[in-house]
Amino acid sequence: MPSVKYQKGDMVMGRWPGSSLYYEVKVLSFDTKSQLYTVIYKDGTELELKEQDIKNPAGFQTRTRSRSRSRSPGRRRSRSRSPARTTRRSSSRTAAAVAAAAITESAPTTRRDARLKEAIEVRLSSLDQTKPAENNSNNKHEKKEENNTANKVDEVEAEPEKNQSRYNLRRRKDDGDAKEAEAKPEQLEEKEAKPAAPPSAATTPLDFGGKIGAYFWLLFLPAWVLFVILQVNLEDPSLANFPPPVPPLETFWDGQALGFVILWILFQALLYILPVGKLSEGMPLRSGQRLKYRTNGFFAIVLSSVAVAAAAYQGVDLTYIHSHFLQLAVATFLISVLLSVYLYVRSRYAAPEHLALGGNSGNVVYDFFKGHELNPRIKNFDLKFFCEMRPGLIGWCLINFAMALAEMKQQGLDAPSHSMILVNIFQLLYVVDGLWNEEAILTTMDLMHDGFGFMLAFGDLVWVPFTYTLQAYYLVSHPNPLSLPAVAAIITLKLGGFYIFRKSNSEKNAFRRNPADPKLSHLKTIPTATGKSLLVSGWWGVVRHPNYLGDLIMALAWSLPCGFSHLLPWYYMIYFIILLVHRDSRDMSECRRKYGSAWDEYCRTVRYRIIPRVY
Ligand SMILES: NC(=O)c1ccc[n+]([C@@H]2O[C@H](COP(=O)([O-])OP(=O)(O)OC[C@H]3O[C@@H](n4cnc5c(N)ncnc54)[C@H](OP(=O)(O)O)[C@@H]3O)[C@@H](O)[C@H]2O)c1
Ligand SMILES: CC(C)CCC[C@@H](C)[C@H]1CC[C@H]2C3=C(CC[C@]12C)[C@@]1(C)CC[C@H](O)C(C)(C)[C@@H]1CC3
Repeated sequence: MPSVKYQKGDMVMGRWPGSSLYYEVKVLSFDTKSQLYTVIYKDGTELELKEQDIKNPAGFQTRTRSRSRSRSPGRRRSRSRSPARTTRRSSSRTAAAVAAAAITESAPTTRRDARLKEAIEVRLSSLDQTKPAENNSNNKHEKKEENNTANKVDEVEAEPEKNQSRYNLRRRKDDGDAKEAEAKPEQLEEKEAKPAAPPSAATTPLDFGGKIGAYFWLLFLPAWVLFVILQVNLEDPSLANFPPPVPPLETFWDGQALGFVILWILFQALLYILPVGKLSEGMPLRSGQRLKYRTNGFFAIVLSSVAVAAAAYQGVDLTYIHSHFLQLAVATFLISVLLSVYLYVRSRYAAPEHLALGGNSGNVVYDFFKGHELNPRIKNFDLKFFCEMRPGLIGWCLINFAMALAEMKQQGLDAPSHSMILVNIFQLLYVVDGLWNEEAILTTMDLMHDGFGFMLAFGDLVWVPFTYTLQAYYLVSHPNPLSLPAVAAIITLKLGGFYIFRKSNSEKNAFRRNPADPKLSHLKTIPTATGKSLLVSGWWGVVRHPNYLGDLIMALAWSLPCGFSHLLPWYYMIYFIILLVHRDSRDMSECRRKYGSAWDEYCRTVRYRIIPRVY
């Protein structure tokens, strides 16, 4: 490895992923393509680290001052567990377990600390990943009872990180322009101030085609929405009509449409802040904090339906939504851009513990697109959660309903067509289910890992309501009569997809919230070095993303009612395959980074990603 900073065999200090702790590791290799070093910890755990997570040992020192201060009896048991002082006993532990042990070395001062320590001690005896042979076959994976021990850690899972940050002398580089953490003893720490990485240094590989990709997506996504909206109105919406006839500029803008969009968002915001419904806890953040979310989405859609029905009853013509679709989309786009600018600016001033790991490339366009702040909030009002679950999602159903009315008006029908009814009911079921199980969104990638920037703001506010409604929009002027057997077959397909989608999402959500849930005790799991386990049987043992499989089957059932005359109503299906394949690969790399060899073990056991025996 001639041109790389660290050479094979070098003993260096490697940061434990997701924490501020550094341990002595040996460099095994360097992959020029991924720019990652494979390192091995003293306990035998191999991980891939970025150069910025590796430091020269000369910059560290061990402080031992507080050791003598400990009064905890438990502490005496864990004294020799720091990886810096790895003993033969500890050499059979995972690095995470060792990391956890390092944390237990400081005397627990609060009840929570004591609870944490207790959990960690349990984990120390339960996790051992250095014996891969034990994990080689499915039936050798830990059964639930064993997993429960690790799971106890899950309940306080982020708390080790909270503690870690307390013991960290100097802020993490990816913590951006953070204030210095309180100096605490008992941890390896950097000796002297080193030139810190610029606050903008990227901490995760750039996604979406990197900086150039961000420019592309910023232009392409709005252009695509415009394209499909202009296409769907044509009698023959086919790619042969590219570019579609562009209407005069003034038709894009309608002040009244903007007013309606603002009213809709404010109405949804009002419903969101009403003190009705459950206050759910989000997953632990890196800081150990758990945010609270008002999960009253079902209540919001019920009240919205009542309000829409009342408006229709009062003579409000909802087909306005169909006739002003373009103007409504443009107005919403404007709002999403303004929101994204606000999000970008505030992310520059956000406290480091509030930032996502990505979205800090230093390139304004990329960071604007990707988003950097994890959970931007105005007081308790969570902007990301609100945008993802309310105006766009409920707006999607409102638009579909308006399209059904427009179809009746345009086709002179007394009732919507079968195809329109299917599309409306299927998608309503999807949204209502999402809102009913709103808490489950808190364990998804977007909420847990992604920063809130243009991609999600635009996706939630514009992309979802103005492109997910294309099937209904298409049916307004492109009727597609369905036979009863076809209706029955499509309904069966939808229910099948829905079953897989719901069961798998609920299974993972229940497991992540309470790994000791007795209802899940039959499931096999793989422990990981972070203390979290991975489900390896049940739905998550069939494929690695069973929820995507169910979602894709449902997407098929949404397009089928539109027939095969045009590609446009199949747009969602095609887009969705691309989106989910990309999300799957993003998630794979993220999980590999987090879980290391345990993730590889999971992938070896569950070989297919989304479709059994196919992909
Ligand atoms: N309609 C749409 O436009 C649309 C778009 C995207 C997604 N979706 C749907 O939204 C839902 C959420 O999707 P998502 O992309 O956020 O992904 P997800 O599958 O809900 O979440 C992935 C996370 O689950 C955890 N995980 C992975 N494998 C596991 C295992 N074996 N055991 C336990 N935990 C495991 C990992 O996080 P931790 O280990 O850190 O917990 C992983 O990062 C899905 O149903 C998807 O179909 C819909
Ligand atoms: C191309 C970009 C503009 C991509 C934008 C992606 C977003 C539109 C999606 C990312 C995660 C998605 C998601 C839902 C809607 C679409 C996204 C926000 C979701 C809220 C739909 C209802 C489901 O029941 C759900 C709650 C599981 C789901 C969560 C993820």
